[in-house]
Amino acid sequence: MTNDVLRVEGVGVELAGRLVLHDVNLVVSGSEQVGLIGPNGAGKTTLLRSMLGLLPIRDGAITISGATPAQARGSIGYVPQRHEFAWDYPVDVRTAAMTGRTHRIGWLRRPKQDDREAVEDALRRVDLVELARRPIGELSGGQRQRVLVARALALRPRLLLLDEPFTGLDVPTQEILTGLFHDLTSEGTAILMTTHDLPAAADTCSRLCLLNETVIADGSPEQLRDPAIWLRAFGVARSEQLLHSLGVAR
Ligand SMILES: Nc1ncnc2c1ncn2[C@@H]1O[C@H](COP(=O)(O)OP(=O)(O)OP(=O)(O)O)[C@@H](O)[C@H]1O
Repeated sequence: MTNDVLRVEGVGVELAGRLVLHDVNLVVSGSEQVGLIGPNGAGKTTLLRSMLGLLPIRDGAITISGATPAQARGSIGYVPQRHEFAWDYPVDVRTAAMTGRTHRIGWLRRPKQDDREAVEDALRRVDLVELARRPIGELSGGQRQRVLVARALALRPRLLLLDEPFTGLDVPTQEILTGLFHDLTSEGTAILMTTHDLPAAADTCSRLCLLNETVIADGSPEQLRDPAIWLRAFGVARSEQLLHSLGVAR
C-alpha cells in the first residue's frame, strides 16, 4: 500500500500570462521531509500556494491524500514567510495559533474543546506555553517563527508546508524546529519546506527537490553530490560560493 500524501503530476502554473512552472512532478509520502530548493524566482512559493489551492494550476494535477487542494485545505498546515503575517494585529500568541483552525471551526464560530486542546498541544510542541498571553507584536523573530509553526500544527496536519522556516533564526531555535520536524515525520506527517539554507536542508531533509521552473533533480543529499546538478538548478555556469555552501569543491 502506498503512503503518498502529496502528489504533484505534470503541473504548470501561469501568472500574469507567463508560465512560471511547467511539468512539475513531485511525490512526498508520510514520514518524509523534503527540501524544495532553487534560486530566487524559481517558483517555490508559487508551487506551495498551488498546493494550498490559493493559485489555479493550468496543467496537471495536485492531490493530497487523494483529495484536491480545495478539499484538503483543512488538513494542510502552512507556514508562510515571516514577513507575510500581520504582526501588528492585536492578538496574543494563543489566539494567533487558534487562527490556524479558523477554516475547520467555521467563520464566527466559537472554538470547542478539541480546538483548544489542539492549540495547547501545538504551543507545547514549539515551547511557547509560557508566552501564550503575550501580544504577537511584542515577539522576537524566532518567537514569531514558532507562532507560525504552532498555528500550522494546530490543524494536526497530514501535510506541513513551510516557506523558508529557518531564515533569520539563531542556532537553538533552529534546533527546536529541526527536532520538532523529526518528531512529526516519525508520527507520519509529510513535510515539504523551501529554504535557501543549503547545509541545513542537507542536514534535516531525507530528500531534496531542486526546482527551477521545473524539477531539475530529486534525490537524497547523497544522490545529489554532483556540483553540476546544483549549477544547472541555479542556472549559473560557476559559483564558488554555491559550491562552498554545499561543501563540495571543484
Ligand atoms: N503575483 C504574481 N504575478 C505575476 N508574477 C508573479 C507573481 N508572483 C510571483 N511571480 C513570478 O513568478 C515567478 C516565481 O516566483 P516565486 O515567488 O514562486 O519564486 P520563489 O522560488 O519562491 O523565489 P524566492 O526564493 O525569491 O522567494 C517569479 O518570476 C515571479 O516574478
